[in-house]
Amino acid sequence: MVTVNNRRSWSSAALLSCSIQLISIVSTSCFSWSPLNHRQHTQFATLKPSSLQPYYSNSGGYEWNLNVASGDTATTTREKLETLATIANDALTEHGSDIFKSFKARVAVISQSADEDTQQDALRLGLVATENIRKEDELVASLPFYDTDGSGLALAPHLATKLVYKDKLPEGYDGWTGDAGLLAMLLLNEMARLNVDGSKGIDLPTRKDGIPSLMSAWVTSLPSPEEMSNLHPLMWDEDDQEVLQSSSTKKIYRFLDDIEDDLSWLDENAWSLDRETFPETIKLQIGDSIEERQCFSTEGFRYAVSLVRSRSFFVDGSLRLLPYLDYANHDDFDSFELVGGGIGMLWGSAKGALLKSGKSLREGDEVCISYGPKGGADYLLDHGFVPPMCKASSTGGAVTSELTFEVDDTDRFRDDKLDILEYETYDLAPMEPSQVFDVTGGRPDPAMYQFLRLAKLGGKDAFLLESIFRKEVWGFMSEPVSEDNERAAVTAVIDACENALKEMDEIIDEEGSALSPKLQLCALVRGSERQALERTLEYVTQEAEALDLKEYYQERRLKNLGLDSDWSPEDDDVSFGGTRVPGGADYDW
Ligand SMILES: C[S@@+](CC[C@H](N)C(=O)[O-])C[C@H]1O[C@@H](n2cnc3c(N)ncnc32)[C@H](O)[C@@H]1O
Repeated sequence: MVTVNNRRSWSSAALLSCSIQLISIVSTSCFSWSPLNHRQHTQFATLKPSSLQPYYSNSGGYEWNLNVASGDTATTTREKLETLATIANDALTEHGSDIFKSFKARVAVISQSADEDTQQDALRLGLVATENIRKEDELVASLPFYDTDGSGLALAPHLATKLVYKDKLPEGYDGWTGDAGLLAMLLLNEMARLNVDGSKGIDLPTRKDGIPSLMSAWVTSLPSPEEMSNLHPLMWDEDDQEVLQSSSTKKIYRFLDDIEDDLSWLDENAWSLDRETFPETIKLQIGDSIEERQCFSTEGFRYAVSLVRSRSFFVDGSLRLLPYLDYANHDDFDSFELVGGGIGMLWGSAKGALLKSGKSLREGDEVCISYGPKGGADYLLDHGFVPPMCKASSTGGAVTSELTFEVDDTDRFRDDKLDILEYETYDLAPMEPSQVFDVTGGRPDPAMYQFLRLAKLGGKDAFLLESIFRKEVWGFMSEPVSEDNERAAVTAVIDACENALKEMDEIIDEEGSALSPKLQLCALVRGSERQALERTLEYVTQEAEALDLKEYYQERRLKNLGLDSDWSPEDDDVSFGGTRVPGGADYDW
């Protein structure tokens, strides 16, 4: 059991050592372009997901018990996943050559033995090689984007605003959930297009033969809302989300608020006005059963955003859903991120996403990718798990925590400071008055101090805010300004670390009780962030004790002007027009 003492007390401002073990490959079908291999697995179970319940397996691990009615036979998660893998592989075998230039893998059920921290046995879909991959960096699969008309499988946000919802959303629509929200809308439309009973959403993008079948199999194979309620924090119940809220400086409530704000706007201004385009619920055929799902509704949107966060990738300058490549699971070691590149097609070359192996593989080995270098909270909030590399360890894992600082609302120089921030970044994204920085336990990010020195500038240093310095002041902030200002900046970091640690300390893990897998994930994030915060605190506290050793603005300026040494009459030969002529110094400060 876990107790949280502070209910929703967050403010809007607060915002590699072991490997994945014993992956055993369980699934079956072998994908190749040869029609001889087509449809080896057509035994579909009848699924009744409402009976999905978590249970602790005999091995002490945690599995999802999906009671599936196939006749009277109860089947398990494994059987359901095998059915879904079959649906995906059948579509790949039949239509894969219509879209993929190469796909040396098939979808399979991957079994990961109990994780040492979460004690979680896991079964999930993944990719396995269908041939030997001989060298690191070899291309395993590629998917063209077809960005202009969206006629391929890949989904990108611009297809929502410029094509599918061009006449349904106002020009320049810019939701709080950003690109993830737009991809979620596209995903819901793909689900609606498969509705077997009622409105089918918008019949766009138009796709070539074969591709709709691939899309349909992929959508069908996605984890159901019930499964996502265990796989993704945005779908967890409120009590677990509250623990996560206090376990990280990255605030899950901010994401939930963004979703809430977007969906209430979308509901009021689009969905509820046009249910023909935006069906509230749909019926999906999965195997030989029909499942009713929420679609353009509160639950439907949250589900779609969680799927997008869990399986979208930033490739070639855009967040994208990349069906089939996205079956690849994450591995910390010997794996590459998906990248953009040219794909040789019959008529020339197309832009697309490339999945390359990070090591040589034998046929049947799992093909993993890297989901990128990010902290534990990011992994959990994006993908619903915390990889080994993000766990706290005595040897120092890749621990990260976030600290947020802002230019105070009551600061009498606030307008000048915002003007400086805007001036400095006018050709980039506007620099906000509130800024978030990662701390990893070592020397803090110089950009954090630069921002804090400006945010804390005041008193006798306020002359630097005069308009004469406007072009230079941001550069001045990259180095210590004055001892007072530096103390204010360092104290802000100390306070932020102490407050974040205090909030985490309010979570009491009752001794001796086994934590549920979700709470264990929260504890992992807490452990890793604590380590990053404690190490940062230690570093910055030492820094605070040695502020007198730093060189400050006035001193640097005098040095630049050659006025830093004690003056003596011998230094200046005034009789021969020496250097110290009254009024001759370049006093531009
Ligand atoms: C891009 S999808 C990969 C395909 C997915 N396993 C499926 O069943 O469709 C990402 C999701 O797979 C799971 N996943 C991938 N790699 C994992 C890992 N190393 N440990 C735990 N879960 C992982 C997480 O649920 C994650 O959100």
